[in-house]
This record gives sequence, C-alpha cells and structure tokens, in this order.
Amino acid sequence: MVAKDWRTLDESDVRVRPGKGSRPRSKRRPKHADAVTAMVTSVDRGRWTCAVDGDPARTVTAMRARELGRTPIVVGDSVSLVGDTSGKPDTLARIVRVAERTSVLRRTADDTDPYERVVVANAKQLLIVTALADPPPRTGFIDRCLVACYTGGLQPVLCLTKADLAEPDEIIDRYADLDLPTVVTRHDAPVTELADRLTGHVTALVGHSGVGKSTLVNRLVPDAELLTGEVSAIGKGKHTSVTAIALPLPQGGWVIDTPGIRSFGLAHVTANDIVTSFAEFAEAAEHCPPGCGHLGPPSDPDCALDAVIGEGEAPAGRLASLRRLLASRAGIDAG
Ligand SMILES: Nc1nc2c(ncn2[C@@H]2O[C@H](COP(=O)(O)OP(=O)(O)OP(=O)(O)O)[C@@H](O)[C@H]2O)c(=O)[nH]1
Ligand SMILES: [Zn+2]
Repeated sequence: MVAKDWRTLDESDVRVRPGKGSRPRSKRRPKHADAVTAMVTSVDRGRWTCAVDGDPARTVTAMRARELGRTPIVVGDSVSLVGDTSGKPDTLARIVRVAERTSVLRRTADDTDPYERVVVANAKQLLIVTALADPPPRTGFIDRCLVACYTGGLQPVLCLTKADLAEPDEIIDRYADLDLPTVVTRHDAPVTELADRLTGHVTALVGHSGVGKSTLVNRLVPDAELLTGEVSAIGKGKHTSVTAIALPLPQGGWVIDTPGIRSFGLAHVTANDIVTSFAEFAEAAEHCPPGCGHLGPPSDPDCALDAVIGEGEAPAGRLASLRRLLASRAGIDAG
C-alpha cells in the first residue's frame, strides 16, 4: 500500500471542519506528563471504556476532558488518561489526548445522522465475514468493504463461513487478483487458522446478519457474549446502538465487532483514492484526463490504466478487479 497522510483521516465528520485534522495537539503534552496510554474498547454516550496499555485486565472508565471539546473518540483510539486510572468501581478517569490514527473505518450516513462518522480507529485488519451459502455471498458487499480497507488503511482478510454447505472455489477465484488473504471456516472444524491470523493484532469484523459472525466471535473470544451483553445493557432503550466493541483474544490482540454496522461510508472516497492503493496503476493514473473515473471505455475512453496491461506490467485480471471496486464505489454515489 502506498503511504498516505493519515492525519487527514483524524476527523470523523468529513463534510465539515475539513482543516481541523492538522491542528497540532502536541502543545498539550507537557501538561499531562503523568498520563497513561490506553485503547478505547467501547463507547457509551459520554463514557469510554479503555484498556490501559492495551491490557484487557486493566479497564478504566473515562470521560472526555473539557479541553478536547467535541473531539471524536472511537473504539480502537489510543488515548492518554489522567486522574483516577485505578479502574476501581465508581472511579472516572479523563481522556486528555487522542493519538493520530493509523487507520479508520466510517459507517454510512443514515436518516438519523448525515455524517459518515469514524466508528473504528487503528484496526490493522478488517475481517470480512461472508457465508458461502445461507445467506449466499454478496460480492457487492465484499467489494465495498475492500474499498473501505484500501482507502482507510486496513489489511482486508476474507473469511468464508459455512464451508459445510458450499464450496469456496468460485468466490476465491473472483478475488484471486487482489492478493486477498482468505480463511475458510465451518462450525464443525477448529478455527485455528483464523485464530492464528488474528492473534496479536487488532482486527475489525464485519458481516451481514446470519453469516455466522457471532458463532465465530464466540469461538474466538470465550467470554464474548458476557462482554457484549454488559456493554449493551448500559444504554438500553435510550437511542443507543452499540456500533463497535473491542473484545480481547485469549492469546493477545483484539477483535472489534461491529454489530451496528451494515456498510461502510464511502461517499468521501474518490476514484483516485482507490487507484492510489494499487501501486502498479498509481503512476499511470497521473496520465489520465482530469476527472477520469478510471473505468475504461465507454465511460472513460482515454483512461491510461489500460496501457499498463498493454505493456505487460500487470495482469488483466488485476485491472478488472480494480475496476470492479471502482464501480462499486460509483454505485454508492448513485445511491
Ligand atoms: N451450516 C452452518 N451453519 C452455521 C455455521 N456457522 C453458523 N451457522 C448458523 O448460522 C446461523 C447464523 O449464525 P450467527 O452466528 O448467529 O450469525 P450472525 O452473523 O452473528 O448473525 P446475527 O446474529 O443475526 O448478526 C445460526 O443458525 C448458526 O448456527 C456453519 O459453519 N455452518
Ligand atoms: Zn483513468
């Protein structure tokens, strides 16, 4: 992946306040020299649960310090805490700083919220959970998740569940040109391969209802139901839907479940943002006409990406895959 300036991804609200992400925060640091670092594991209106030093055994409830104003703080954020960081019952620490994010996932805007807010920060990977049958795979969903990964700075991993019901070959072939790591699971076989891929990392999980995501989470995280239940109970019945929660893996690392997320927001993503993630095409795209959608003829007849294939610098399937992703984004724009 081509290096990007992730500072510009700091804001969850992409439609307004576009310049705020570059405001230096370092000024405040000396004031809180005694702060401890923690990872946000869940959010509930005005209260953030944080794992000190990323240790799931040391959780602290915190509020946002006044000086941060309305700075968004989401699951996965790395924060600095001051005040009572003991984590004892009825204590409250203060979040005084949010570190620059290394990756972001945004949820789509909807009727209740016109902005594509960041819901997960700093995840290294996104596990895209798709059933091979019952429900059948939705490739459009996978494609949009891939775009969210490539433009948000995450490594996508495809997880194909219910392999006892259907063969994975067709879907694996479809993504062959994207070098997409793929894990195939079934409820009657161990999840060792998947666990190995997740251990030691922070991985967000996404999948449609019924694909077997909860089944997987419960096998990967022994106390998952308990942990998720506790968080959901906090804001019950008060317009609160848990959109993300980090659950600790027994051998280290975290999975961030996203129960409230049906799709990721891509309205801010441009065709060029996607092409930039494909190193072999990024340079050629600079020779395209202004505003090129890179889809090739007939909509973009002068697109320079075809020349890369003509010169044998990339396989045709790779460009076809890239264009499928571009089309999936365009589909989002069309509503
Ligand atoms: N045949 C088969 N069924 C499975 C497998 N994994 C899960 N299921 C079943 O699929 C159904 C849905 O599984 P869940 O884990 O609840 O799916 P989910 O994606 O969490 O769905 P929601 O809870 O609605 O979000 C359940 O009836 C599971 O028993 C599998 O590998 N093979
Ligand atoms: Zn082009």
